[in-house]
Amino acid sequence: MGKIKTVSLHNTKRLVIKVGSALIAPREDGCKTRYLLDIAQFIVHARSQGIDVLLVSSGSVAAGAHHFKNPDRNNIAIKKAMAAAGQMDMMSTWDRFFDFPSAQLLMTHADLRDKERYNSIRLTLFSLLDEGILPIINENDAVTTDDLRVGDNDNLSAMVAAAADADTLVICSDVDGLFDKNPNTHNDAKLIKEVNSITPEIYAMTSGPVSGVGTGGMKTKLEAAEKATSHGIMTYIINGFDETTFSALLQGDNPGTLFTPFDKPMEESQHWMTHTAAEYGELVVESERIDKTDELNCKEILSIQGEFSAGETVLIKNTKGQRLAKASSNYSSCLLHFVTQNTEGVNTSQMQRSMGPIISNNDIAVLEKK
Ligand SMILES: Nc1ncnc2c1ncn2[C@@H]1O[C@H](COP(=O)(O)OP(=O)(O)O)[C@@H](O)[C@H]1O
Ligand SMILES: N[C@@H](CCC(=O)OP(=O)(O)O)C(=O)O
Repeated sequence: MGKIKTVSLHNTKRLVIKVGSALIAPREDGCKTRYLLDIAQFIVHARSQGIDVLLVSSGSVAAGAHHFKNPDRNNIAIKKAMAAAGQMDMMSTWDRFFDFPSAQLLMTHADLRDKERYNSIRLTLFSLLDEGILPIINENDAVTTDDLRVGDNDNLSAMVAAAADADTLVICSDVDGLFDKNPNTHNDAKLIKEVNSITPEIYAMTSGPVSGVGTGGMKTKLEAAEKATSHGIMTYIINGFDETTFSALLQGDNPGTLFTPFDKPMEESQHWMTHTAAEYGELVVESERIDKTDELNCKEILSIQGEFSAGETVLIKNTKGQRLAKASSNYSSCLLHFVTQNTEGVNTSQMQRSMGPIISNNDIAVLEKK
C-alpha cells in the first residue's frame, strides 16, 4: 500500500461525477430538474476552472418507467425496455442545462473488460474532452445481459474514472457520505470524514436497502472508491440533494466523505487486470500465495474451472478459496484439462515438459488479501 496523501479539488485536472437515479427521476415519472441545477452549475464552474469533467448518469430506467402500465419490475426485459425508453429523456434533460455539447456513451462491462475495447473507449473519451465536449456515460442496459453488465453506475463510474485517467471521482448519494452505520436506521450514526484504507471493517458499516429508485447502495460506492483510490483517484461520497455540497467542493472543502488516493497507485495494466478484467475461469493451486514472477506450470494446478481460451484472464485461487491473482492464461482450459489428467495412451508428463508457463508473468495482478 503506497503512502497516503490528502489532496483537495484544487489539485484536480480531470473529474468524474456520478449522479444516481433518485436525483434525476425521483418519482419515476420522468426526469426532473429539481436537484440537477446545482449539479449542472458545479459542472459548468469546474470546467471554467480548467477541470475536464465527465458525467456518469443513472436514471434511464427511472425516467422510462412511467411509459409502462403496471410493469412487472422483476421482468428484466421490461426493465431494459424502460432504460431504452428513458435514456433520451435523461440525456436531453442534462443537455438543456449546458451551452456546450454533450456526448452519449453507453457501455457494458463487456466493453471495459476487453482490453482492445477498453483502449478504444479511452481514446474516444480523450477525443471528446479535447474538444470540450461533456461525455455523459451510462450502462447500456438495453442490450446488456447478466454476465456482460457492470450492474451499478457506482462501479461503472470508477472504471470510467480509471479509463479516463481522472484524478477525482465524486459520487452523489442521498446521504452526506459514509457513516459508521446506516444513518436512515440509526439516529446515532456518525459521518466519517476521511477514509485512508477501505478495510472489511469499513464494508461492515454498510447495510440496508438502496434508495427507492436506486440500484447500488453504499456497498457499491465503497467498491467504487476502492477501485478509484487504488488508481490514485481522490474519491468523494457527497450528498447530491444538498445544494451547499457543490460550492464547498469547488472551494476545496470536503462536504462528505473523502477516500484518499494511494500515493503510489497501481500502474494502468495492473489496475485493469485487478479491477476490470473479467475472470473467464479459475485455476486452483496448492501454494498459499502467488508472486508476480511466478510462472506456474501444469504440475502445480490442482483443478481447472470454467472454459477459457488462451489469452483470456483467469483467477488463481488456493485450496482455501483465497483469491491469489488474476492473469492471462497461455493455454486454453481444454488443453490444460488434457495435459493435467492422466489421459490414457498419452505421455502427459512429456507434454507437460514441452509446455511453457501456464500464465504469463507480464500479464498478472497479484491480489492483496482483504
Ligand atoms: N454506513 C452507511 N452510511 C451511509 N449510508 C448507508 C450506510 N449503510 C447503508 N446506507 C444506505 O445507503 C443509501 C445510499 O445508497 P443508495 O441507496 O444507492 O442511494 P443513492 O444511489 O442515492 O446514493 C443511504 O440512503 C442509506 O440508506
Ligand atoms: N443504468 C441504470 C442505472 C443503474 C444504477 O446504478 O442506478 P443508481 O443506483 O441510481 O445510480 C439506469 O440508467 O437506470
